[in-house]
Amino acid sequence: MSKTIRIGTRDSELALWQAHTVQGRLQALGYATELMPVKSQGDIILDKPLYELGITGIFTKTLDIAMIQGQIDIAVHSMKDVPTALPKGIIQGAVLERARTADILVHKGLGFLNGDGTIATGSLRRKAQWLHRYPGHKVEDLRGNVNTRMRKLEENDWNGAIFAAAGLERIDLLPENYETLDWMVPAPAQGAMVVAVNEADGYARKAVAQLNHSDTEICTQIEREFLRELEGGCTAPIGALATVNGDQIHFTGVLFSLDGTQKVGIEKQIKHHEATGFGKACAQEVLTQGGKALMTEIKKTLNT
Ligand SMILES: NCc1[nH]cc(CCC(=O)O)c1CC(=O)O
Repeated sequence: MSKTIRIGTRDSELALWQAHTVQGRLQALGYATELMPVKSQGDIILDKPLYELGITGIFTKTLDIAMIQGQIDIAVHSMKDVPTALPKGIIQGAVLERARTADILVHKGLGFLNGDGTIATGSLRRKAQWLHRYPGHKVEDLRGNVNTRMRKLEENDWNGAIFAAAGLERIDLLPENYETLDWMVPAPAQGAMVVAVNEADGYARKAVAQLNHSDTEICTQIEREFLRELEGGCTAPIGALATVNGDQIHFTGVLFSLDGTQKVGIEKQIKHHEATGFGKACAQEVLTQGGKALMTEIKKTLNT
């Protein structure tokens, strides 16, 4: 059987770039495809911080529903926006080879780093890590897709704003005035794209499986396992990064208090073939080393 694979995507410039990339890869393999852009709630509601909306998977939900209703066959997501538990009937069909994982600061001069300053980000993870390093600074909320956030940075008197390097690079929006934040631990799966597939669709599953990049799959699996084990359904300042180095995998995981004053971190190296369950074990170690109390405090604050 052959058919046209319908690719669901959000309609932001970054999402469309990512969907086009998957479309190109499938077409190169000989598959017929069609793009179906959909607006997600995460893109429509811009006046509230994400964590206040109280919905997990706000960027992916609309596409999940479209897939379950049979309007699309596959969906392309930034993997870090995808909840760690996928909806029933939807599976992870492929993880594409990862781009840069780093967070970057787009700035208007770096003099403020040694004094007072204000930066903008909508991410609890970025905010906590920034305040941990620069306790005297202010952090303003910043929402919207990367194009909107870049425009807001220009319109406001903030000293800078934090972005994922991968997002800006993909749509050619990376300016000259940026600094790589190599000390900041990225979001689990940052820089990776995932293709979600209807579990019942054998044709699409087989097509998409050919796009999978094994090392990226393993690393993002570890990072997301770490996240899943720590957070239990709430949004917390959690960073995780696994990298392959020969036959070894290096892992860094962190959990911060919302104000950045407290941190529990872990750094470990294992053999490539020991990756199963590793993310979970790292999370359990963080939980016993003070992470449990931190998570309780975070949940209490975010639910009020
Ligand atoms: N939450 C928004 C989002 N989701 C994925 C990316 C960038 C691409 C990626 O990390 O894969 C971004 C923008 C950003 O964090 O600056």
